[in-house]
Amino acid sequence: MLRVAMPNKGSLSESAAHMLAEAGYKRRGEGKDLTVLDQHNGVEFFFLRPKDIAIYVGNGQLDLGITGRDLAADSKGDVSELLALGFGHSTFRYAGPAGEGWDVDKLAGARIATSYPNIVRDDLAERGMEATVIRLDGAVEISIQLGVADCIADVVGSGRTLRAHGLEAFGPMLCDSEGVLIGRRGAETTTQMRQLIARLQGVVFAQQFMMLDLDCPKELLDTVTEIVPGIESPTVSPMADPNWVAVRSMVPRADMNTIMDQLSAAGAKAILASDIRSCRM
Ligand SMILES: Nc1ncnc2c1ncn2[C@@H]1O[C@H](COP(=O)(O)OP(=O)(O)OP(=O)(O)O)[C@@H](O)[C@H]1O
Ligand SMILES: O=P(O)(O)OC[C@H]1O[C@H](OP(=O)(O)OP(=O)(O)O)[C@H](O)[C@@H]1O
Ligand SMILES: [Mg+2]
Repeated sequence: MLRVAMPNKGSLSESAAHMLAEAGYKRRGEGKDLTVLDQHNGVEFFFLRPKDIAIYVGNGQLDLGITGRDLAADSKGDVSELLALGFGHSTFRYAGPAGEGWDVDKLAGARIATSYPNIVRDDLAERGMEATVIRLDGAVEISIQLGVADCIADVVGSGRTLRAHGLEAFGPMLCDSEGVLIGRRGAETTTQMRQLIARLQGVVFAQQFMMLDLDCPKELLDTVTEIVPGIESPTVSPMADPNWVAVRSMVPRADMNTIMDQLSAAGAKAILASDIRSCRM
């Protein structure tokens, strides 16, 4: 039985649960169950605090886990990243009261509040600087006005929380994070693990691409193929009208509208975009 750790709450939990369900695994019920047995797929899921997941996986009690790249780094768990999952994007930044000319090279001696002390300590060590790292569990942005810290290092999503507290980020990001699937560093990848990774990869891939269908006059086919080259090459099918063909191709979701504009301008008709639920490439 494969043992997999899932975030039980927080920013990553809903997306992680959704992704596993899309990949065909059993969902946790409405309650607060800490384990779910998916007999059909031979997997037992453990719902744990996202912060703890890399510890369990790094110690080998659990085979795989979904957590944040920043949380895994801060935990110092002995894990490696098997797959980036494309949700829960955030950056991890230093921030201080706006307009005070903050500079990462002048952090020596500062009091820095954070929920991710190891990421901060590692960064300071790399810069050869000594500062006081104050570990807080959350609501870090308020610590400056309460006099506990001079500046902070925290997760930045939209940036709304920083702005609301009169803070500005400074210096390069310490971590560019998203939800990730992790395994124990150096562990053998079993057939069961490979299957779960492939299924998740299929969902990640499906979320990043869309399927595009269109009709075009035969003489436009070269132009259309250049616009939608697909992964291998587009599927071209005959239509009842011998002068026309139907084309089917996968395109990156982020470029969808630009591509549709280009196809339309080139003379393609009946351009349809649809979601892909899952795939194996
Ligand atoms: N806007 C965001 N705020 C906080 N974490 C975010 C955000 N966007 C993505 N994340 C990611 O979610 C993970 C943090 O999740 P975690 O559950 O520990 O904290 P949380 O979402 O702040 O929940 P809580 O602190 O209420 O338990 C990190 O990997 C972080 O990068
Ligand atoms: O850039 P934003 O989109 O505003 O998001 C970032 C904020 O969200 C998180 O806090 P959360 O709400 O989880 O509270 P916490 O600090 O208690 O963890 C994080 O710690 C930041 O404070
Ligand atoms: Mg939080």
